[in-house]
Amino acid sequence: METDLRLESSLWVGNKRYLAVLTGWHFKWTETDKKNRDKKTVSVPVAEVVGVEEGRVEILPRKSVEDTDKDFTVFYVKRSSTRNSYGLLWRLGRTQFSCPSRVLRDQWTKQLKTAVKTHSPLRPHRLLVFINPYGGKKKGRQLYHSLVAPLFELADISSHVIVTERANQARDHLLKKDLTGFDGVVCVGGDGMFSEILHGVIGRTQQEAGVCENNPAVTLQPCPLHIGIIPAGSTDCVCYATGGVIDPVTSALHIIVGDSQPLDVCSVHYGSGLVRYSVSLVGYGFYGDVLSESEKHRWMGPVRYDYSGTLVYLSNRSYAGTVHYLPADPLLSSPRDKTRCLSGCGVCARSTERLFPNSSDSGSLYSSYSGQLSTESEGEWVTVEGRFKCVSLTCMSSSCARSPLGLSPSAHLADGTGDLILVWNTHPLSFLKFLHRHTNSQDRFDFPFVEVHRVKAVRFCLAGATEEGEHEEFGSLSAAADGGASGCVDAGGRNGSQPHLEQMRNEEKTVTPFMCCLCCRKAPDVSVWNCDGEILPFTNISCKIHGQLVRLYARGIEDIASIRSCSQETGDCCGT
Ligand SMILES: Nc1ncnc2c1ncn2[C@@H]1O[C@H](COP(=O)(O)OP(=O)(O)OP(=O)(O)O)[C@@H](O)[C@H]1O
Repeated sequence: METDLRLESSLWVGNKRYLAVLTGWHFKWTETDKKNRDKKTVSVPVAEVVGVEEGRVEILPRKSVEDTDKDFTVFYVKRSSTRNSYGLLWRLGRTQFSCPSRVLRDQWTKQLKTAVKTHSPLRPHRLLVFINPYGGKKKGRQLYHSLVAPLFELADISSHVIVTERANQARDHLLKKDLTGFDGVVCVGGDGMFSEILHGVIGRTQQEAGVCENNPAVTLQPCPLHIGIIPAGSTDCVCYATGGVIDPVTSALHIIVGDSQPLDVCSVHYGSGLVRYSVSLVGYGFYGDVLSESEKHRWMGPVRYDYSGTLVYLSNRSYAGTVHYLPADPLLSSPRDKTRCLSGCGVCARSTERLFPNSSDSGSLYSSYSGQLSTESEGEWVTVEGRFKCVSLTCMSSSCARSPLGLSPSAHLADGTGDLILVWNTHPLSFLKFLHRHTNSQDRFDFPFVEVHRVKAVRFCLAGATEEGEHEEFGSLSAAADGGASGCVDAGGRNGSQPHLEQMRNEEKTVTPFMCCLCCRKAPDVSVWNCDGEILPFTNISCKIHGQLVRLYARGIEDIASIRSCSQETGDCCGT
């Protein structure tokens, strides 16, 4: 869409003269006094302009304004790569322009501001910010106020900040309080804090839509509130896996420009109740044991995961169980197709059309999804029974700084599927090789004892449990497609994100044997489920992937090669 927002004039940057042009999607400036081959053009997409200010302005490390008549300052996104991360860092670029007259200066600032509004309709105006002051290195509050708040102010975003005083405060606020006027929710914290906000946002949306979250067969309503993640935890896996970097300034800039990355969410159920939502890992066996062991050594800090991982590995456990899974369409994609889900991913884009077939512009207006969700045919369940080192389900690559390609490198963020990884019982050294491949780029699935399947749903039960019993417990996914949603949310607005856990826990206690400690040598028969870093109190669970249930202020991992080929040159940078 080309608009008539065109403006062209000579401008000065320092003591050099430039020809500046604003045309539709781009603002460009080219040095005019140079010979043709030396001329450099700086081109900034209007959608990546962060702010336009009159005068000579600086924002970071602190704000300073020189209020001159003929000057204006443009702030925009500037990219740089980093050795430690997979994606690109975003920094605040800044160029100060001087005009021959005040009239022209006012014309430039007005046109640029209008262009930004026209080309970035999803930019937030009002945000609800939750800061966990105890996440990670306990620097969330300081980091928000020094690095993020000045950028929000520059971009004219007003924010209501809540520093949490207890766990689950953010979730409860989102479930119960008035959220009118907020465009999005910002999480300053780690994966645990993100999970709280995820539960709050999903729960609130279902409450308002009258949809029951407990029934695994029900189609959940996509959430209109975007979630932004300012990483301030100890692992920040969700931030890394959705953007390729863990960096507060990068995250803040993605929020400001109104990026919108849909994300699949897995709902985990026990019997007729919702247990939790997950976006990264639902893992039984090794990953469950490591989490359970590490909980006993919290005092060690992050080192507890290495310590517990070593202990659990040495205990060489495996667990019997039956896994049922509903395969996704193999013609669409495969976990072994060696592709990566990058910004603008084609597989995810085609999935949007498949998941929301009646939406004319599914990428823009969430509310237009209402009642237009596709009812795909269920397909045939597959059953696998045996002894496993681990059973893992992930709806994203689950990459993190320690495992840059993650659990499933070709998993997609928003294709409505998850990857089920079955690691059969094997020799400890072979299992060690499998684990080691998560730290490098070798194919972690290229082992005879590893299977990976792209799936839409999974059920797990302990060895010996009957299929009939299970069907009674989980029901059929299709059974409630026509009526499962009705009457499940009571008038008091009970949120399904706090399911009947107590009651279900008591039921489950009768089947979950005592988890032995590692030193007592008797290997336990049953492991626990690790659901995004939380231990689940149930073993026989069912999981369903909900395609594009939430949206993040993110744009996926930018492909460094394709960004370089655009040869974006930028002006001076005032990033941190
Ligand atoms: N004020 C608070 N006091 C205690 N716990 C809190 C508070 N606010 C949030 N929490 C809880 O703290 C838990 C951990 O927080 P968070 O995820 O931010 O940090 P982390 O555990 O260091 O990082 P990561 O999850 O990335 O490893 C979350 O589950 C959240 O519910």
